[in-house]
Amino acid sequence: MSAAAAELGATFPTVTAPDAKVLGDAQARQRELTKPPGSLGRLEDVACWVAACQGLCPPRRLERVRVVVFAGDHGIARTGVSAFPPDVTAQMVQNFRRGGAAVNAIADSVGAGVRVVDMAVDGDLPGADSRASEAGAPEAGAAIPANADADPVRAYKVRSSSGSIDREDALTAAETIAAIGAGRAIADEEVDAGADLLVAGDMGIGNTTPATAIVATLTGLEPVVAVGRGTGIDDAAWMRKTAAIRDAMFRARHFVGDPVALLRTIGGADLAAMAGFLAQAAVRRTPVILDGLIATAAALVAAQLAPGCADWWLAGHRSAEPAHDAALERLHKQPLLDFGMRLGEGTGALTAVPVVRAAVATLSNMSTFADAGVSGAAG
Ligand SMILES: Cc1cc2ncn([C@H]3O[C@H](COP(=O)(O)O)[C@@H](O)[C@H]3O)c2cc1C
Ligand SMILES: O=C(O)c1cccnc1
Repeated sequence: MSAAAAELGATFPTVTAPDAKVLGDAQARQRELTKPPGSLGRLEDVACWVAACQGLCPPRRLERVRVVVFAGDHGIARTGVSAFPPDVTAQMVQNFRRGGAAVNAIADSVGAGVRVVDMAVDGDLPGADSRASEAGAPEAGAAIPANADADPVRAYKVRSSSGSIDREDALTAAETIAAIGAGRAIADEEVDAGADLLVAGDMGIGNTTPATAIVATLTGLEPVVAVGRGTGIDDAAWMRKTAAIRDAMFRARHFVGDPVALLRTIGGADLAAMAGFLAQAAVRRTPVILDGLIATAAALVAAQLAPGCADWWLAGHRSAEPAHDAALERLHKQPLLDFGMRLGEGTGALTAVPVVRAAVATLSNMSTFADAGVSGAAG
C-alpha cells in the first residue's frame, strides 16, 4: 500500500462544531424556565449540548440510541496480562448475540439497540463459516463490503487477533486502514438508519493493555501510574502488564503525532474501528456518549484523526482504570457518573443515558416563567 492510499483511507472531512446559534438559544431558554437560573446544574449544560448537536431548540427526545460493541482479541493477552483466558472474547460475543451480557441488560433498560461486530476475534466464531477470515483484509482505500450474505457480525472482520504489542506491530498498515474504514462505515450505517445517539463499546480479553499503552503514550503518563487491574489481575499479572505496556510505549515512542501508526503499532483492529466510528459520528453530526478506558483511548486517537470531533462527545462515566482519568482530562471531559464501573462493553455510557434524557426533558418540556405565570427573580 502506498503512503498516499493510507492517508486517503484515514483522512476525514473537516468536522464542524455543534450549532453555536442553537447553543445560545438553548442557554437563553434555560434562563426562562421555571427554576432559579443554573439550578439544574450540569443537566442544563447537557441539555444545551444535545440541542446544539441536533441544531434544534428545544431538542427532540432521544429515540434511537445505539451501542456498537467492537470485539477483538489481542496477541498480548497470551502473555498473562488478564485475569481471564482469551477464549472468553468469542464466548462473550455469543453471549451478546443471545442477549445475556451486561450491555444487553442495560441497553434493554434504556431502550437502546445493541450491535456487535467482530473486528479481530481469534479464529471463527461458533456457527460461522470461514469465508471472511480467508478473504483477508480488504485493499487499502477500497470500499469495505458490508457482506450481507455472510454473518453480519463478521462482515467487517479484518483479521484474527493481533500481534503481541510488546514486541511486534498489532496490525499491518493495510489492516489498520481497513479497520478505521470499517468503523466509519458502521457509523454511517447507524446514522443512516436513524440513530440519534451513539455509543462505542468494547469486548476483548487483554484490551486494557493496548488501551493503556495508547493513553500513556499520548498523555505522557508513566506506565506504573497508568496501569490498572483490568478484569481483576493479581500483582504478578500487574507486573507483566506494566512491563508489556512499557515495551509497547517504547515501540510507539515516535508516533505521538501519527494516529494511524499508533493504532498499527500498539492498537488493534477493534481500537482502530472504534476510532473511525467515533470520528465519523462527529462528521455525521451525531452525538456520542463515551464509555470507559478502551472507548476513551480510541477517542484520543480519533481526536487526532479528525480534529474537532471531541465536541460531539460527552463522557458517560469515570472508569476505575487510572488511565481513563488521564484520557478524559486530555479531552477536557468531566464524566457524568462515577460508579466505580470497570467493565466496558458500553455499559458506563448506557448507564448515563437516563441522565441525558432527563436533561433533554427539562429543556423541552418545562414551562417558561411567562407561560406558567410564575414570577421571576425579584428585582
Ligand atoms: C466475562 C467478561 C465480560 C467482559 N465484558 C467486558 N470485559 C472487559 O474486560 C476485558 C478487559 O480487561 P483485561 O485487559 O483485564 O482483559 C475486555 O474484554 C473488556 O471488554 C469483560 C471481561 C470478562 C472476563
Ligand atoms: O474502563 C473500561 O472500559 C474497562 C475497564 C476494565 C476492563 N474492561 C473495560
